[in-house]
Amino acid sequence: MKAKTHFFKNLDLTSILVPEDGATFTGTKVVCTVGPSCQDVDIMCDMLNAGVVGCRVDLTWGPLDFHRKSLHNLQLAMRKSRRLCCTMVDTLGRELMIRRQVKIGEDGWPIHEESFTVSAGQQVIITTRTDVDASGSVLPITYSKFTEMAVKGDTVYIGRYLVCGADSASLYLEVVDVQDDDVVCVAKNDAVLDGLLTVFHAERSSEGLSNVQNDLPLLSDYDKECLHILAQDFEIDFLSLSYTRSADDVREARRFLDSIGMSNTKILAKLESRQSLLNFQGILNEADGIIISRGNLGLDCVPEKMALVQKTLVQACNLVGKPVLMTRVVDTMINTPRPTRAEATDVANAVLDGVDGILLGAETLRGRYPCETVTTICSISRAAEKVFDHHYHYEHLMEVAFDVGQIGGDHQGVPAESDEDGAITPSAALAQSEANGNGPNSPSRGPSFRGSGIRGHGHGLRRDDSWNSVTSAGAHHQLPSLGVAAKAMARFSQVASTGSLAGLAYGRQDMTGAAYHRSPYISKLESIASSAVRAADRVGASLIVVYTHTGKTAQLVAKYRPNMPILTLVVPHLVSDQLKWKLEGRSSARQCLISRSLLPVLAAPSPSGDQLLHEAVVMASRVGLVKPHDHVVCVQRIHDDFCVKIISVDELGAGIKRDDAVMSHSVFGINPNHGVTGPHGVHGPGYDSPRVHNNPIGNKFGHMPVPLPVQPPTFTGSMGGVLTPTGLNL
Ligand SMILES: Nc1ncnc2c1ncn2[C@@H]1O[C@H](COP(=O)(O)OP(=O)(O)O)[C@@H](O)[C@H]1O
Ligand SMILES: C=C(OP(=O)(O)O)C(=O)O
Repeated sequence: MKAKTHFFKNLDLTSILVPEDGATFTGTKVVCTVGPSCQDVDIMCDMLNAGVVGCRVDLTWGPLDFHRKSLHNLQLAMRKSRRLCCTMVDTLGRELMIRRQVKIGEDGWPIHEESFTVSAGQQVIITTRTDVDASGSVLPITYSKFTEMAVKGDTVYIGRYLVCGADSASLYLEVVDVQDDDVVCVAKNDAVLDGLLTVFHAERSSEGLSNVQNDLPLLSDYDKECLHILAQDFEIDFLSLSYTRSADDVREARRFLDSIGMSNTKILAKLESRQSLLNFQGILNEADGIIISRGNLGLDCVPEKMALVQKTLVQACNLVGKPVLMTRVVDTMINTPRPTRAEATDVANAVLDGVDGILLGAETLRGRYPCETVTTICSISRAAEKVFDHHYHYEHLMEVAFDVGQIGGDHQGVPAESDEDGAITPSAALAQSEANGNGPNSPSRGPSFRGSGIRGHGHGLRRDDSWNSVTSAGAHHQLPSLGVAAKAMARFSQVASTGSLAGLAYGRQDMTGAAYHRSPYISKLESIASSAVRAADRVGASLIVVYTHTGKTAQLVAKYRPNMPILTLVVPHLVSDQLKWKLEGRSSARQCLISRSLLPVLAAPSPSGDQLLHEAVVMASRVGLVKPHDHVVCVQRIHDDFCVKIISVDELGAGIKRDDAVMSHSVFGINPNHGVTGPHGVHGPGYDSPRVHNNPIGNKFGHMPVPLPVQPPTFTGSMGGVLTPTGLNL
């Protein structure tokens, strides 16, 4: 298979040395974690303007009142900045922590006054006793069964932000003995332990999963209580599900959210341990998106395979069109205004790998440069997006064409095996091919892969077999994305052709098996989505406009990673939360924000598609996404028919070119205070001129169009407001 090349066409060293001009849209999304560094409304506004599209509150890291204030401030900041932002709550879950004295500071954030200095070679005891205070030599742990988990030779990490390299505050410990309530360790490095301390118990086996896992619940009582309380006052768009181990975990979280009226909240499964990799396919099938929690994952995997783990996970998410976020990109920006070269390269590589977005943690939570961090990520991402190999990405997806609709969103677990036309779907084909022991695909057409290849060595093996059962005949029935991921791994030649995610985690390859069957079919929707991207590419369009209720169509378009922004018009629709019916659109719009290149705007339902489209073009022109004569590709469902159309921006950038427009309705005028205004009622972010009332008789063609005021030549992040057939209401 052809490798992704990321063509560096027309890039010479002179242009490479020039800083990124910021004159284009940033497709890669930035989600930040809110803490004392950025809770202030004005700082939040700056961050939204810099490109943040999502704010996460982390139940592990702060008290409920602080998070309530953060979410409240975010609402104020959204109103003030006129930017849309999604909300995310991160669970405490199965986190192990050190018990310490804590006070709550004036800003509502916990303060740990003491820090502990530990020297390499010294003894450190992790104890389950509850009657001791923490010190540099004795660290009481919150989990009462820790002594049952640890054995001599194990590695344990303790720190505030584990192994980030910026704090020198992570302690590496080797277990030398377990006595009653104490796990006796020896320190492997010097460290100063400060702040809230988490504990990570690394997998001891280099061949399989042999650690006993802690038996803490997926959602602690604290998580449940906080979610319940927060959901009463705030709309929570995403749950960031810590320590997801299996598809069952995702189902359990789904059931809980549904039970407290949070059916609209999507679940992003956090992969932070080797176990989550072993069960990745099931998790991917069940979750709405993935967070690659590289800090913890990096401690549980061999370093030499981390890059492959990252690339494989990203590729698998891309292939099924589910958003994937990545943590830990610019740790040093906690303390410095500039990333290291390695970090800058890391961000660019993540973008080239195909991530949807970056999830910032300590950088924005307690870092000194939260806004600079966001700006830096956006500039690096923009530069990388320019050389992203869109064509290769598209062709690769077409090769493994796959209907995301069959696996996403319905929380049923097992997708349909055939579609409405009765065509064979990948899952059916795969099962059949495997039942036959081979298939028309044959190893020469695709990689070898057997998902069930993990052999359970030792005790404590936790393996989610829900996605992959071995029948008595020995055939492996796999969900489609397993096959897709197998295909994805073909990218990594040696490892991938004989390995699996498990192989990557172990650092050895012990997999052989059935070959992936090339899909003979994609759904109508996916076909339309991919055609729109191809058309946009072929005509050199500067924008794709997608109408969507749920975000599904837009996500499918985003999956094909077009080279231009996707203005996503979210048309509200009726939903029931089992208690009442309501018009829903806002959360779908916010949830679109984390998918690469989606620029969602809430749209008012309108009887005529072209009025709204016209206003979409006007708005895009105002914020600098299109210019006169540019082409725009539009994807729309009209009743049961899907359509892709290509329109052009008029010569003034003030709407759809008349020849193309089925109807052009805008009313233009001159505002005496502010000079020229655009079509009445059209306001983009930062556009403060007073509103002019619409012409009551709907003057369609009677006024001379005038150019729109020129906007700053950059557009990063999101837009607020509701797009109506007469403009954007902020
Ligand atoms: N101009 C328009 N104004 C309002 N609604 C529109 C317009 N054009 C299309 N729509 C509607 O938008 C909706 C998009 O939803 P749908 O196709 O179900 O997307 P998804 O599956 O992504 O949620 C369709 O019902 C379509 O009829
Ligand atoms: C746990 C997280 O990330 P990491 O493992 O990368 O520190 C997080 O950001 O929630």
